[in-house]
Order: sequence, then structure tokens, then C-alpha cells
Amino acid sequence: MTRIIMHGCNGKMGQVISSLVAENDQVTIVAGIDPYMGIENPYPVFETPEQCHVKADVIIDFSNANAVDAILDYSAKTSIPIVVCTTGLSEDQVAHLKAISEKVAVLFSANMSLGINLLISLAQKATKILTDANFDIEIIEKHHNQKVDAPSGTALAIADGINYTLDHTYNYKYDRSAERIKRPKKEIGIHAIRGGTIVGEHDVIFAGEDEIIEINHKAMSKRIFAVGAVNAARFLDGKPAGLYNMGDLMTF
Ligand SMILES: NC(=O)C1=CN([C@@H]2O[C@H](COP(=O)(O)OP(=O)(O)OC[C@H]3O[C@@H](n4cnc5c(N)ncnc54)[C@H](OP(=O)(O)O)[C@@H]3O)[C@@H](O)[C@H]2O)C=CC1
Ligand SMILES: O=C(O)C1=N[C@H](C(=O)O)C[C@H](O)C1
Repeated sequence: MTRIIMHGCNGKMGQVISSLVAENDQVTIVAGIDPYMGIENPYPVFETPEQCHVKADVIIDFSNANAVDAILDYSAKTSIPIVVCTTGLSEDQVAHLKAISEKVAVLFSANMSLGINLLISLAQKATKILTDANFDIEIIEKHHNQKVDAPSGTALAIADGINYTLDHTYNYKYDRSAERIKRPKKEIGIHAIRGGTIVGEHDVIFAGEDEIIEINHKAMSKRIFAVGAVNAARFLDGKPAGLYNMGDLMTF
């Protein structure tokens, strides 16, 4: 049985994970951490990590970028492995996460779904062939109107996956309105749309001369992220220090 501390337990993802864990006898939530106290949970909830002295095997974090440094410090101090799912982290926060992974197991992924992790692998396979054939790459992401970070962590992870296969030679372009120039070749355009209750959609567009290839993923519910996060927590339980990602749970 994997004992979980749910960081951000009273948020949208925290509540989806709480429901999922209630149906699964291989995992249990032993404590939650969230400054918002307006929800009844079947486990104790603490406002800050420092107040939580509950024994656990793994922390799952779906919170807010501002809250991530404190939970990383808590993970390092208590030696409890952590699954970091929060997006919008700064470069310093990513460095922080890498630094603590020398002491404790850390799994970091901007998207816990099977589909997006496969999409990244497919996009990487398409990239070399299509950029050699002069195709341009653009990414469009669409999310609900409650999302605070843009572009999505997933859009950036897709771009990073593509750029890895291009030896990091391409630049990211978020806004074309400031300049009057033709599109440079070594560029990945990344565009964010926000509206209504869109769960999460990502389109990778390879646009060539007279032909277009698109790879799309549509999340139909938040449950797919929760399933991935719980699988990741079970995977991380008992793992040695190190930096892991969803690729360590899936082979394509
Ligand atoms: N990796 C993935 O697959 C996915 C990642 N995400 C990411 O996860 C994050 C959370 O998403 P979502 O659940 O929709 O967002 P919500 O805003 O619904 O939930 C975040 C929760 O974290 C709480 N919180 C804020 N500050 C702290 C703190 N200091 N300590 C603990 N909890 C805190 C919020 O409280 P309050 O409301 O009071 O601020 C809220 O209850 C986002 O960054 C999102 O992009 C989302 C889905 C999938
Ligand atoms: O905020 C969300 O909802 C989501 N955020 C993640 C991201 O920024 O990529 C993952 C998913 O698309 C949902």
C-alpha cells in the first residue's frame, strides 16, 4: 500500500485524485496540504508542509508554482519521494527540483497522460524527416479559463522534446505581433488559447509546401492525469534518489 501526501488536495486535480484513490486499494491518501480549507476530506489537511508530520511513502503535487519550492524542501528534508505535476515553474525552480533529486526520488512531468507522452514520441519521430523536408513546426494548446500559466507546461514539453531531436537549435516564438518579418526556419511557434471548460488540447502542426501533418491530443477529462499521477506515485515508492519522468513508466 502506497501512502500519499496530496499537495494541493483541495484543488481540481487534488479532488479528482482523492476520488480515484478512494476506489484503489493499492494506494491511500494519509494527509493533504492546502491553504484552502473549505472542503471535507477523509484525511487530515494541513495549511503548510511544516505542519504535516504524517508518515508517507510519496508526495503528489498538483498545486501552484508559488507553492512548489516549499514542498520540494519538505520532500528533501523528510526524504519522501515526490511526483511534481504543477506547471509554470521557473528555470530556478526546475534547478531546485534537479538539486533535490540528488537526495530523494523526484518524478517531474507536465503531463501525466499516456496519450501526450506517446504524442511527444511521435512528434520526435516526425521532426527529423519533416524539418529536413523544410516543414515548419507550430504548437497550439487550448485550456479552460481557470488556468493561470501560459503556454501550458505540456506545450513546452512537446517543444523541448522536438528541439532535443534538433540538437536544441530551434528558438521558441510566443508572439508574432511585435515584428514585421517572415517566419525564420529554425523556430517553433507556441500559441495558447483559453476558454470555458476545455480540459486540455494540444496540436502539433508540421506545415510543408502544399501538405500539412498534424498530431493532436484531446483530454476528455482530468481523470487521465490523475491515473498517471497515481501510477507515478506507485512507481516512485521505494525508488532511490534521482530524476525520473513518465518515460520511465512507459515504453513506446
Ligand atoms: N502534469 C499534469 O498532467 C497536469 C498538471 N496540472 C497542473 O497542476 C496544477 C494544479 O492544477 P489544478 O488542480 O487544475 O489547479 P487548482 O487551482 O484547482 O488547484 C491548485 C490547488 O493548490 C492550492 N494551493 C495554492 N497554494 C498552495 C500552497 N502554498 N500549498 C498547497 N496548496 C496550494 C490551491 O489553493 P487556492 O485555490 O486557495 O490557491 C488549490 O487548492 C497546475 O499547475 C496545472 O497546470 C493540471 C493537470 C494535469
Ligand atoms: O492546467 C491544466 O488544466 C493542465 N495543465 C497541464 C499543462 O500546463 O500542460 C496539463 C494539462 O494539459 C492540464
